[in-house]
Amino acid sequence: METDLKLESSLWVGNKRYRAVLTGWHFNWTEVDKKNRDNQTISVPVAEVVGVEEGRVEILPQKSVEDTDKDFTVFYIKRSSSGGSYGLLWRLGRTQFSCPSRVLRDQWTKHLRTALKTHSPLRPHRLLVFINPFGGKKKGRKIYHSLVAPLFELAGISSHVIVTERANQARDHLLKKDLTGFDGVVCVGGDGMFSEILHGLIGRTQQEAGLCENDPAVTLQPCPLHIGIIPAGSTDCVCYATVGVIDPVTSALHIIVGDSQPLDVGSVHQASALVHYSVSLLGYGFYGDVLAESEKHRWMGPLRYDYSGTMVYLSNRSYAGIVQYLPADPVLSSPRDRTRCLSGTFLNPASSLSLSLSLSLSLICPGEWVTVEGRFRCVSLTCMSSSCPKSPLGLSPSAHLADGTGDLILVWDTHPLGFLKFLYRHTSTEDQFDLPFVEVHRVKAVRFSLPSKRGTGRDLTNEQKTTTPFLCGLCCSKAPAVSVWNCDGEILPFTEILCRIHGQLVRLYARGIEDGAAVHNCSEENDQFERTSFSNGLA
Ligand SMILES: Nc1ncnc2c1ncn2[C@@H]1O[C@H](COP(=O)(O)OP(=O)(O)OP(=O)(O)O)[C@@H](O)[C@H]1O
Ligand SMILES: CCCCCCCCCCCCC/C=C/[C@@H](O)[C@H](CO)NC(C)=O
Ligand SMILES: [Ca+2]
Repeated sequence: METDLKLESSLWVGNKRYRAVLTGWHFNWTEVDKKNRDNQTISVPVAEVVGVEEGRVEILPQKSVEDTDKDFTVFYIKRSSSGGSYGLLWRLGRTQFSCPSRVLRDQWTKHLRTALKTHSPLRPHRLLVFINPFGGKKKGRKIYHSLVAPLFELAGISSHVIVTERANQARDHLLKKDLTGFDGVVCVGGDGMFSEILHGLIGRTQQEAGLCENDPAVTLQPCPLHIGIIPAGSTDCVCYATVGVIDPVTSALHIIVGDSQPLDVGSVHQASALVHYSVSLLGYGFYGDVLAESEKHRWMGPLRYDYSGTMVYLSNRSYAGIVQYLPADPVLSSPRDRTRCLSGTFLNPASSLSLSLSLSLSLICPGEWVTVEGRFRCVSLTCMSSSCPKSPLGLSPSAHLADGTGDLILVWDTHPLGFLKFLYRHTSTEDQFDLPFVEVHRVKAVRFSLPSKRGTGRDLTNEQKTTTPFLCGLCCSKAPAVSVWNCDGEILPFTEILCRIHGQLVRLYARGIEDGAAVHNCSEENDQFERTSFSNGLA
């Protein structure tokens, strides 16, 4: 029986008979068996079907095809909990169906493929892939070719793959080369590689729109191409904060189904020039020092961040500075409202028009900006939560990926143990902002400058104002007067900067962190089906 995209018939999985129904949005199959009194149905949203193949097909670990003319195989997304992480792991589910006739088999494959096209319009057909062969544990090529490429092939995605030979090759390619025909750009690497893609795509889009990136008051054009991240770096913070797990297969599947997650981006300026874009961390003081220190110990690999974090903590530094910020509308949201930016929860981005206006107005009427001055352990700005395995809730747990604002975290100078408490709270669910020396503000723009004379402090004694190391012998060199800015893992060559947040400037192939509880049933159904399949020796 068949109407439009609807199709219904009996199908066999092994020696069990199922009633299968394609309704357009869902593909369901229910065992026709007296024992299945609860009528348990396996339901796969059409949008989560990865591919449909004739015959009895297997993809992983190797492709094998048994070309029988009454069978077809459906590949789809299966969720499982990820253990330590907040998000869910996605895996490739597979079911091999048998039909009573070849005609019916062809009807099923045709209908399923048509439903896929109709209900997943954002699926990419052609991707430009950049692999950094030196990122992280240097496994980028292997990760792509063994785990990702077979999935892209199954989903009918053609990819043009470039293994980079130098830093900034991907950025330069995106700025200059022909990108016609590509739906998206995928980077296989870490946050540094993502940043290259970000700069290339934003720059290219503004060039083509005739917009000047240097002017912080200009409303930038959102990028038309999506970005996919296959995590293969030492730090994969952007992937973690937008997908919820660091897992190449999960990320590849998000790309295949054409997920679309807008992302806020900060543009960092010095005088009248663009210096860098930032999504995860623009940090002065502690995070800048950790990055600068870690660069000296690259040979340690990812461990260099732990080592440098300890050394910088022990050096007990704070820095004088003037921070000015343009607050976001407090009625819309607050960084302490204890909400979490989960998949499917959208906040409207702050209006770009009103932001441009306030930036321009601020030149003549600086009243809207709030100014604070003193000594800081760190000044951090993040456009999103910046959750990562070390800090599963992130630098700012209630920050939103695409609301057009950033969270400014000011940690005033304090005792070493107080600062340790602040750092430690990043690793737990305890509120890191509930400390007397910490402030957090939801903002649209931030300015940082150095005070004309050093030594300003806020409620600190003269003794506290000194920045000598509290553990002698480890780090007794004289503390520097200024720190550096860590901008998404790059050291900026300027201290006095302005950062403006641009709402939803780029889109990732991601959907934000899925609420495990909300999709639990689907997972259970799949598990139940897996058990059925195993008992038939099929899976
Ligand atoms: N072929 C290459 N040779 C050297 N550097 C490269 C190459 N391709 C990309 N890069 C640069 O390597 C830097 C780090 O890459 P990536 O983020 O993938 O790995 P990572 O190990 O997480 O990095 P990090 O060392 O910053 O933690 C990026 O900034 C990128 O510009
Ligand atoms: C006593 C325990 C201390 C633990 C402190 C944990 C704090 C973790 C906070 C991590 C925030 C990460 C923000 C993201 C930064 C990235 O942009 C950047 C580039 O990858 N990474 C780094 C390390 O600079
Ligand atoms: Ca944001």
